Amino acid sequence: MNQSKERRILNFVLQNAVRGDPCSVMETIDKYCSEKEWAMNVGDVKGVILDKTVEEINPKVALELGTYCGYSAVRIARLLKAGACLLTVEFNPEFAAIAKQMIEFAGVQDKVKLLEGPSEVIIPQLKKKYEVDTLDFVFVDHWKDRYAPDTILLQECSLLRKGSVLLADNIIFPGAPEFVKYIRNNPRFQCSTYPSYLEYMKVQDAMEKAVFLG
Ligand SMILES: Cc1ncccc1-c1cc(O)c2nc[nH]c(=O)c2c1
Ligand SMILES: [Mg+2]
Repeated sequence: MNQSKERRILNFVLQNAVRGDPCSVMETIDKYCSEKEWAMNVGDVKGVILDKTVEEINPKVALELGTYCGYSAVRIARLLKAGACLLTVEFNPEFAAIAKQMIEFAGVQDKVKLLEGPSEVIIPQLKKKYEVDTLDFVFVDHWKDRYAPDTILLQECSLLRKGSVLLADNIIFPGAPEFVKYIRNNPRFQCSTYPSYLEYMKVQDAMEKAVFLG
C-alpha cells in the first residue's frame, strides 16, 4: 500500500531533522512542504504570528484544535514554560499516529497531551476527564465548519475565563465566514485580525485573535 503524504513528511523529519530539537523539526517540515509536497501546517510565516501570541500570553494550559502532523503542537510546546501543557485534539487516527511520533521525535512529549477524537466529544471531557480548569490559549486550526460551534461549546463548558485568547487560522483561505461573523459581532470577544499568507504559498490568508472578556 503506498505511503501517505503525512507519512512521507514524518519520514523526511526522522531522516533529516535533529532528534530532540523542535526548531530543527519545524524547519525540516517547512523545507519538505515548500520544496516537495504542500501540506496544511500553519507554516513558517503564520507560525511567527502564532509564536508571538503564545509568548505574549505565556499560557499554563493551552488547547489546539487540529493537530494534523504535529507541526504547530511542536511550535507551541517549544515556547511553553516549565509546568505548562498543550492539549491537542485530532480526529483523524492516521494524522494522530503521525503527530505522536513527530512530537516525540521533537522531544516535547512531556508538555503535550494528544487527544484523539472529534472536538465536539473531547471538549466536554476536558474538565472532568483531563482535569482542565480553564484554558489560557486556544489555537483553532481544525475544520472551518467547527470553528464557531466549538467556540460556543468552549463557553458552554466554562472553559474560557476573562482574558482567555483564541487564535484562529485560515479565516481568509479556506475561510471561516460563519466563525468570523459570530466572533466579531459577539460583545464577549475583543477581536483583531492578522493578515498573512497561506502556508508555503503567495496566497492571502489571515489569523483572527479573539480575547474572551468574561
Ligand atoms: C487543505 C487546503 N487546501 C487549500 C488551501 C488551504 C487548505 C487548508 C489550509 C489550512 O491551514 C488548514 N488548516 C486546518 N484545517 C484545514 O482544513 C486547512 C486547509
Ligand atoms: Mg490551518
